[in-house]
Amino acid sequence: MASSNFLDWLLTREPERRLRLVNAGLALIMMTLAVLVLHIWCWLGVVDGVGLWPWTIASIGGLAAMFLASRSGWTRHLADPYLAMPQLLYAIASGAVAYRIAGTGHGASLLLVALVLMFGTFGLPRRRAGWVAAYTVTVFGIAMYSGAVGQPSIFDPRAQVGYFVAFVVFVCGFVAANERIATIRRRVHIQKSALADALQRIHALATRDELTGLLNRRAMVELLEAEHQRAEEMDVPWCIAILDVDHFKRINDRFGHAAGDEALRTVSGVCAGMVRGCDSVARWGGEEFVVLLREVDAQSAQAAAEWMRATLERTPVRFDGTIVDLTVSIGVTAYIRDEDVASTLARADRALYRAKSAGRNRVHVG
Ligand SMILES: Nc1nc2c(ncn2[C@@H]2O[C@H](COP(=O)(O)OP(=O)(O)OP(=O)(O)O)[C@@H](O)[C@H]2O)c(=O)[nH]1
Repeated sequence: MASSNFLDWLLTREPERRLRLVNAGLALIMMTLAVLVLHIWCWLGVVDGVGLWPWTIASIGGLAAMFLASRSGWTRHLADPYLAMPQLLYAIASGAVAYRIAGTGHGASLLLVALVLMFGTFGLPRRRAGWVAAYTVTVFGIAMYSGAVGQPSIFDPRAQVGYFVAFVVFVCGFVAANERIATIRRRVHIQKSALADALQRIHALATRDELTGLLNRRAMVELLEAEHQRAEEMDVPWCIAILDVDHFKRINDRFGHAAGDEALRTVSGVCAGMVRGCDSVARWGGEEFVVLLREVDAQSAQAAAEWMRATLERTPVRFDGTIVDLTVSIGVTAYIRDEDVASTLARADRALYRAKSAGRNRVHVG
């Protein structure tokens, strides 16, 4: 428990920040282990120990300072606030120095730098990975050259040439592998967003009416069921208004089916524009629409329906240079506790039927 509190404090609880700080922490741990190996070698007599302590302090101290700088937030205004690139370059340089001071064990430093490259360049863009590779080859080339010139008995010059060539081949292969991984990641990313788009389209197809863009009947039934559930649990009122275009068949017959479609789009646009953000409008089928009015009583729902009816009466449908007038009849009902959605809908439907029978272009409450 105490250790998890300490880790939360050290690495924070913000997921993105924590991930970056964990990476920086791992780099520091790896460096500490490499330092430990060199000290054991020194103890075993493989390494003569010259420069070992300054290198130890510089290597661990440098990475620790960078960890603290990014953890404290000092670097948050930088383009690379977690100092990933400076840490990588620093660890590689430190590896090159280790190569030079590791005596007869210097070959192991190449393995350690392979580890650093593997972790540090994962996901780097192609150009940057190329620069890191060139930098790595350069600093290790300098270390090999300086070893061959300064201590030829330990750094056999011919072996250093062999090491250098093998190292260049390794780094080139590494960059190529990194590029392969980057390509696969890009492909996965593209497939992931294509899948998300497809899911969004499928969702729209399943819940939207194609002609008007309103919710379809299935989506409205789900909303009504959810509202019913909420009302049962929290005792909040809600109402349904069923709206039907009067003599719609005549509009189709007189002006054509396309004009009828335009009329349906106009009605849906007006209704959707008039309801509150918390209400929902759906095309129920044909020339019928259902409005779910949340948290209102029958009186307020009737007033809203009357306002809609009057607005639609005043709104002409423009189609192909002609103006089509239309009216609507609306049946309104308030949900009664303990009844099911089908019963509420049936009462609204009966109110609509009465509005039609009474001469159309009116609102009835049932
Ligand atoms: N243009 C068009 N017409 C549709 C669509 N869906 C249904 N209709 C037509 O809507 C008409 C509905 O007619 P009816 O049910 O007789 O009702 P009405 O003519 O509106 O008469 P009342 O409802 O009694 O006022 C039919 O002619 C259907 O073909 C559609 O998507 N586009």
